[in-house]
Amino acid sequence: MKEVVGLAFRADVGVDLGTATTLVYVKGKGIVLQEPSVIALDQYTNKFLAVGEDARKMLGRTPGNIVAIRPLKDGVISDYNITERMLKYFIQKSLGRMFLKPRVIICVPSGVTEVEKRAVIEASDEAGALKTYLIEEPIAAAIGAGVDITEPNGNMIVDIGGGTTDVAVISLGGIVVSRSIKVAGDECDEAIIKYIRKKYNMMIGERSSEDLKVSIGCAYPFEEEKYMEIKGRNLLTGLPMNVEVSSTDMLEALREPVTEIVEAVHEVLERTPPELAADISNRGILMTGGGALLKGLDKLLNEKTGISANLAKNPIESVAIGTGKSLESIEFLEKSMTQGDQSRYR
Ligand SMILES: Nc1ncnc2c1ncn2[C@@H]1O[C@H](COP(=O)(O)OP(=O)(O)OP(=O)(O)O)[C@@H](O)[C@H]1O
Repeated sequence: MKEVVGLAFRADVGVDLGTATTLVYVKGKGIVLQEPSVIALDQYTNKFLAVGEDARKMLGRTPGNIVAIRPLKDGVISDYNITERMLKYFIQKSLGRMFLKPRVIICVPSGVTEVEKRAVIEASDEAGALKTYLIEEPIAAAIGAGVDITEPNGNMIVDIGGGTTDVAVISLGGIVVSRSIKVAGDECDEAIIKYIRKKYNMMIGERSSEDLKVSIGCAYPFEEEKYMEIKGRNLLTGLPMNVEVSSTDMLEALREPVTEIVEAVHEVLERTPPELAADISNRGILMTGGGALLKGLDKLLNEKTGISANLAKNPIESVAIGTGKSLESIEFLEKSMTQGDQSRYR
């Protein structure tokens, strides 16, 4: 519900403050912003030059005085001031000028420390929030993917973002078992850079590596080999060069990070109480997050666990949609917080 105060509006906002992408959900409107979590800054004047997509285009292409920064790493804030400024920009862009301080729900990976949680709350408060609540990413992802988390049924969510993979078993609205690892889409990009450097003596940038991953990257062999030509710098001559990379190269390159993700799923399954494990076996594993779009990951998970793995309908938006839906219960959250129930939120 939007509260009208004079000519200004009080809005409630849900933010998926991701390592790779930030999404903003405004109550009553849905997702209104989806931008890369990147800002470009003039180092001498400390002035913002670009934020979001415009700044992402500058990654790896900036002259000496300009830096393009991703202020979140591995799912948590690594540069506090920049995060605060970026968040402020995204919230203002989402709400327009005529807004009063919004109530904000932000999601965080399930394994974050109290200090990391505090940093998110402070950045959001400084960015103009009236009050900030936190929600754990797997809970938000499950709600966003349409799971009724209040049922006494076990659901397994594997949320693979840019910086973190959160594996969680949820039942009766809470997390029963979980594991958060700092291996996700970004690690896959780094693994590709390393592989291309070793095999082809060629240096490629972050963006080319992500392009390779999205286009021909796979966790399970394709029926038909795929190829992509990629440009980089020859490490021996220092000159530009082109190489044709295959999907088998990608399979090799991604073996390590993908194995770590599968092992995290295994480990959570081993710790899951038998009744809930039986539910998961019947319902399957639900995959969310952009990293879950890696081709063949569902097949691999199915092969390694014996449980079917299914991609959510909107994998990249699930967390933001879930965060947004939880805005519906913000009044309840406020009440429950004063009652001291701060285990799931904040
Ligand atoms: N089609 C695709 N195939 C493989 N990976 C993809 C695809 N589309 C996006 N990704 C990857 O998904 C990742 C970003 O996912 P997402 O937006 O869910 O993460 P995030 O919420 O920003 O990160 P985190 O939750 O770790 O903070 C990036 O590493 C991106 O390269």
